[in-house]
Amino acid sequence: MKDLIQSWRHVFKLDPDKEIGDDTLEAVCMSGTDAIMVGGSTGVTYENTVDLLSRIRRYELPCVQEVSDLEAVVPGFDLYMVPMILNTGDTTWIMGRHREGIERYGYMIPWELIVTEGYIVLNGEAAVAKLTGADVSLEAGAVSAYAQIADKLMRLPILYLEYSGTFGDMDIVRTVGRSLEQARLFYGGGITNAEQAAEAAAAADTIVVGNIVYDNLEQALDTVKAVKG
Ligand SMILES: CC(C)=CCC/C(C)=C/CC/C(C)=C/CC/C(C)=C/CC/C(C)=C/CC/C(C)=C/CC/C(C)=C/COP(=O)(O)OP(=O)(O)O
Ligand SMILES: O=P(O)(O)OC[C@@H](O)CO
Ligand SMILES: [Mg+2]
Repeated sequence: MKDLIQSWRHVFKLDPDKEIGDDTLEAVCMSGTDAIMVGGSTGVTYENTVDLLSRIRRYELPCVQEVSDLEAVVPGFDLYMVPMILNTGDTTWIMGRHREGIERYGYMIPWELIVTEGYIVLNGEAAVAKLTGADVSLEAGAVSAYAQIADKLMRLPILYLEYSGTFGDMDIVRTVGRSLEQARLFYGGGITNAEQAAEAAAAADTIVVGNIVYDNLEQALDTVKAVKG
């Protein structure tokens, strides 16, 4: 099941804390994207996550939960993506919540469905940067060093460059891409049109498209065509 991610080039990230109509959800799920990731950094609850999962399950594509809050973990997803924030000094977001999760769920954890993401958070304005106290003032060399910790020391399956809310520095994305041996490079942040999607997809293995779904559906759908043809 974990191998599922290896073929993903384009993923939509839907936020349970945001309203999405049935027609928009259908267009997103039938767009040809490789998967839907369900998650957000704030306002995610068990109830709004169950609701969104059950609506996405009308369609056949893979649906994974990106776990941000233990209260909102919902059984029934295809995979559980667990972020570890690499560029924070606050161990809560590296191992703290994770320790709590393992203590709480114990033998119920479906380890065969858990995929760890080494996150590097790079937009200081994003909710996730504020929440986690991420150090966003990093040069390319430092970002690449964090990426190699995830890839070569920790052997994580995913390195996620997170610019949520703004289109990132593609030179940094390319530099990180060259430094990875085995981790799959996910890029997310500020992709709002086909050109940005194509550029990001040339630099990363998988691109994640979020906010534009809620702001401009047509442009969001164009990002799929740009990557998947
Ligand atoms: C029964 C069952 C299925 C159990 C499985 C439970 C499970 C997964 C167990 C494993 C144990 C474990 C390791 C648990 C970890 C739990 C946990 C809460 C970890 C913390 C994760 C973390 C670092 C969260 C911080 C926030 C974050 C990185 C969220 C990810 C999503 C994200 C970056 C959204 C972007 O935010 P957005 O809202 O778009 O931001 P803007 O507002 O700026 O747009
Ligand atoms: O919402 P946007 O800016 O597209 O970012 C996507 C994703 O990386 C958020 O975690
Ligand atoms: Mg968002």
